Amino acid sequence: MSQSIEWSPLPLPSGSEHEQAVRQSLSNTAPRWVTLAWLYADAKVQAATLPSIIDNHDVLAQAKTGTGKTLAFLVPSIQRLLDSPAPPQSLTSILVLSPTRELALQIGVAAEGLLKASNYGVRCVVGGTNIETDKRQLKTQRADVLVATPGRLVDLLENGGLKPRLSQLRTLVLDEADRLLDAGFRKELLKILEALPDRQAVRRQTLLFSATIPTEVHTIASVALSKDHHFISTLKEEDVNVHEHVIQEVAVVAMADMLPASLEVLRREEEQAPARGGFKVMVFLPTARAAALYHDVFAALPTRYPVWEIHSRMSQSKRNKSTEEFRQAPTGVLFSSDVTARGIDVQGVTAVVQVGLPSSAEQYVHRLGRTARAGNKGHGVLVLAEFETMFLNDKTMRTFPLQTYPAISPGAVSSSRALVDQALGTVPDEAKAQAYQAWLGYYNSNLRALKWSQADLVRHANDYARDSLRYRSGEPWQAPGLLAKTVGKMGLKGVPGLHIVKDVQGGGQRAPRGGQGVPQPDLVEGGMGGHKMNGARGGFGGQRGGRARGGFRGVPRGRGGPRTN
Ligand SMILES: Nc1ncnc2c1ncn2[C@@H]1O[C@H](COP(=O)(O)OP(=O)(O)OP(=O)(O)O)[C@@H](O)[C@H]1O
Repeated sequence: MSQSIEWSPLPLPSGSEHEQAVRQSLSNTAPRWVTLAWLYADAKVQAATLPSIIDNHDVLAQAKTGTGKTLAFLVPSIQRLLDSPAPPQSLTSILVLSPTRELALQIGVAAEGLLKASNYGVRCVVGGTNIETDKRQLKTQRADVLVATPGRLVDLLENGGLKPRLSQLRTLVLDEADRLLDAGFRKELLKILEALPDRQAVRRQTLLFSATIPTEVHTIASVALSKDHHFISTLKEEDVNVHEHVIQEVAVVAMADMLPASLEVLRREEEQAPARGGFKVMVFLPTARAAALYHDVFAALPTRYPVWEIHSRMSQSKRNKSTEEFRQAPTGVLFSSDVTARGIDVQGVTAVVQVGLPSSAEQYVHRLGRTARAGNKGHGVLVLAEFETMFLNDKTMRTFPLQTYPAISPGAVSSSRALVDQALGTVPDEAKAQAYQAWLGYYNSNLRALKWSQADLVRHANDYARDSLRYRSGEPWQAPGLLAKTVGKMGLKGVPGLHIVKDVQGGGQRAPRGGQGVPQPDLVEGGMGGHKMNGARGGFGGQRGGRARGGFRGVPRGRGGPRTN
C-alpha cells in the first residue's frame, strides 16, 4: 500500500469556497492534491473509509445517498495505482462494477477526471453498445481503470479474451453492492469472481459501497470480501438512511387519478420553484412502458417545461442523450424507470416524484436520493393508488418521516383530468397496450403483498387500461389483446377478463428482450443481450421471481418477506 498519501485528520471548516476548490481540484490537479483537498471537505464517508482503504483492508461501506461514495472508493484506489510502479498497458488495476449503464458511465467520467493529469486510461464497458469496439479498444488502449456492467463484463470474459487483462487486478469495487449481490446479478457476479485471480496472490482489495445494506447482504458479501473486512457505516444506529432535511410526502389517490394527480404535483413543484431553488424533477414509474407512456402524455400536454424519458426500452444512444440533456437543462422533468434510481448524480434535481408502488423500500430510498445531493435541499413525493398503501406499512418505510401531501381538490383533479385526457388521445393504442401488459406483469409479481387474487389483478389491470389510460377498444369494451403465450408465461391462463389474441396490434407486444414474455420492473442493466431483471426478488413483500438462478454456495437464495434494511 502506498505510504505516500499525506493526509491530516484535522477537521478544517467546509464551506462553499472550499467546496469550489475541491471541485476544481477534481478536474484540474494531480490526484495527490485531490486527496488532500478531499479530506477536508464535508464528506463523512470519505474520511471514514480512507484509513481502512489505505491500510489495504477490504471494506463494506454504507452511507446516505449523495454523500460522496464514488470518490471515497475512486480516490484511494487511484492514488494507490499512481503510487505503484506503472503496470503494462495490457493490465487493468482497478475494476469497478455498477448495476446500471448510466452509473457505469458516470463513474468512468469521475475516474477520467482524477486521471486527467496522468498517462493512465479509463474504459467503460456496458451493455447496449458494440462489443466489438470494446474488444478492439481493450486490446489496443490502456484500461487501468475498467468500469463495467456485469453482463457486458461476463461477455468479454467469455468471448472477448478479457481474462488475462484482469490477471493482476489490485482493486475490485462493487458500487451499489447490495444490488449487485442481489439474485438478479448473482450468476454474473459468480462468474466474474471466479475469473479473477486469487485475491491473496495479487493482494487484491475489494470495496463494497451502497446507501442500503440489508442485513443479509453482510452474509452474501462474504463471497467477495475477506473475513477480516471492515464494515463502515456513517449512519448512526438510530439513523434512517434518508436525509432528514428532505421533505417526504405521500399522496394517495384513486388509480384512475394517478396521471392527473402527477400533473398537479408537477404544477405545484413548478409553482414552488422560487422556494425550492428551481424546477428540475425526476419522476419514477414502476415499468419502462409506464415511463414511456407518462413521457408521451406529458410531451403532449400544454406545459412550459421540457420533458425527457429514460428506460430500458430505449437504445443506449437515446438513453445517453436523455441523460446528457437532462443534466445540462436548468429546468424540466425526466420520466424514468429504475434504470436511473441508483447512483445517478445530476446537479440541481429539486424533487423526486415516485408514481405507483416502488419495488422495495431500498428502491424508494435510492430514487429519493437523486435529490438533496451533496448537502443540497430536496423534496420527495410518493403518489400511491389506494390499493398500494400497504407499502407504507413496510418496516423500513415506517421509520421515515413521511408527511401527508396537501390535498388535491376534486376541482384540481378534474381540470388536470381534462388536459390529461386530451393528451392521452394523442398516444397510440399500442403504447397503452404495452403499458397495460407491463402493469399486469409488475403487479402480478406483487400479488401477495397486495392480497390480490389473479382475478383481482386482471380486474384492476383492466380498470387501469380503461379509466387511467382511456384505452378505447370499441363496444363492448375489451382489454388490450395479449398473446396466449404471454398470458401463459405470466401464469394467468384462464383468468377471466383477459383478452387473448392471435396477433397483437401493430406487432407491438413483443416479448421483452430475453424472451421471457413477462414484463418486470425496469431495474435493468441489459448486458449479455438479455433483459435482466436486476431485482429478481419477485416484487415488494411478495413472491420471489423464479428467474434468478445460481446462488452463492452456502448462501440463502432469498428472503420471503419485504426488503427492509
Ligand atoms: N469531498 C467532496 N467535496 C465536494 N463535493 C463532493 C465531495 N465528494 C463528492 N462530492 C460531490 O457530491 C455529489 C454526490 O457524490 P456521489 O455521486 O459520489 O454520491 P453517492 O454517495 O455515491 O450517492 P448514491 O448513493 O446516490 O450513489 C457529487 O456531485 C460529487 O461530485
